[in-house]
Amino acid sequence: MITFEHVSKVYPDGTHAVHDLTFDAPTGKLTVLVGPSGCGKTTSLRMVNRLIRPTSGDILLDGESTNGMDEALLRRRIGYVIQHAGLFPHRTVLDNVAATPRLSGASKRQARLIAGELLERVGLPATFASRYPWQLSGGQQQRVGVARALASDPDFMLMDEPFSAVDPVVRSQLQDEFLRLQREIGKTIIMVTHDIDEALKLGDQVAVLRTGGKLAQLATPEELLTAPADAFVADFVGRDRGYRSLGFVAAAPGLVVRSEPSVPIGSSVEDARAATDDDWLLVVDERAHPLGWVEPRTLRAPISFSDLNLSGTVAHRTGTMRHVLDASLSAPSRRGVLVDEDGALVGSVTAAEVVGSLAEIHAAGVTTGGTAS
Ligand SMILES: Nc1ncnc2c1ncn2[C@@H]1O[C@H](COP(=O)(O)OP(=O)(O)OP(=O)(O)O)[C@@H](O)[C@H]1O
Repeated sequence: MITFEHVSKVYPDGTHAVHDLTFDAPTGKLTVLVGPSGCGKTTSLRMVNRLIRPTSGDILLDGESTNGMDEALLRRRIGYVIQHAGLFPHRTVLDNVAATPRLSGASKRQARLIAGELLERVGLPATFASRYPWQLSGGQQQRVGVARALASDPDFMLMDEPFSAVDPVVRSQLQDEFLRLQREIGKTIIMVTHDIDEALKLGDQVAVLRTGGKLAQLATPEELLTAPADAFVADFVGRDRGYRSLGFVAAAPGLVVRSEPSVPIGSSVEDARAATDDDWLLVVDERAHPLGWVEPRTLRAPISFSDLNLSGTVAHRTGTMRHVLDASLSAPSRRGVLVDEDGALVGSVTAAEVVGSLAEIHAAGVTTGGTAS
């Protein structure tokens, strides 16, 4: 556990960057610090590994004060990942990662073995080991940065905007990969971001800071969405929080799923028209996995991939209400397609049915059970 006890930081020019910050970052959990620019997130993070010294208060690691700890030893216990990865430009990828275990006394051979395993773990093929950082994309560099921070197998990790320097698609992939990795390694992590969506997606708990480094609210993502502490938090979390909170509500067992007519890709015009009276017909592959929608009336030849309307999303039967509602709103038929664990068609629901089932959930006072999306 990382414990902040009444921590404040006033810079020499008189700037009050952090004010009386008190919270716990529990063992094995990811705590996200989020807030507007200049609210003291980075200052708070860097006080943990004492790159910045608190003006007053104390930060404890598993109950032990960091005040007076040997700083080199302290930093070896804490992995540190920063934006743009901060890699050594003149060392290969493998040696960038191996540098950390070398510092802890591992032989060159041992260190490279550890580094090789970690690169694989963060999803980098072995062929990247001999490259230099400038030969990697931003997302790949970030993976190396994570591997390097993990290389001394620290109990604690600090991550400062680790995914913000890459484009949104890569960022989302890195976030997903990191969540998977954290489920395996269970480190005690504090991560800083200015992106509330990232905070809600990744955090086991989220600390919202306001300017001046004051804690506005510390809560689970679901609590932040459903019960923001005040107008500042409500505004920061955003106006569509009602919809986003559905990402934490499991698809209701009471949701009535209707069977959805479908035909396999390659079906004839006649078969397509015979399958439904509706304007839209679902097309599946040979394993009954949904592929897209067609309008039987406009077909002139057997259904091919170029006929498909691909705009609808697909929801897992065991997913969240947000996924189910999104599927129903995004499909051209306005019927949301549900699939089973293998991705095979189960049936469909309309947005009105989803909303009706939400009303029942609220009436029953049940709010939780799903996973963040
Ligand atoms: N060395 C310094 N000397 C004086 N003031 C500083 C120093 N470093 C940071 N500050 C100020 O302290 C406040 C908090 O800065 P900090 O970098 O911790 O904020 P942040 O929340 O991480 O911001 P951002 O999201 O923009 O990175 C800001 O007002 C900043 O200008």
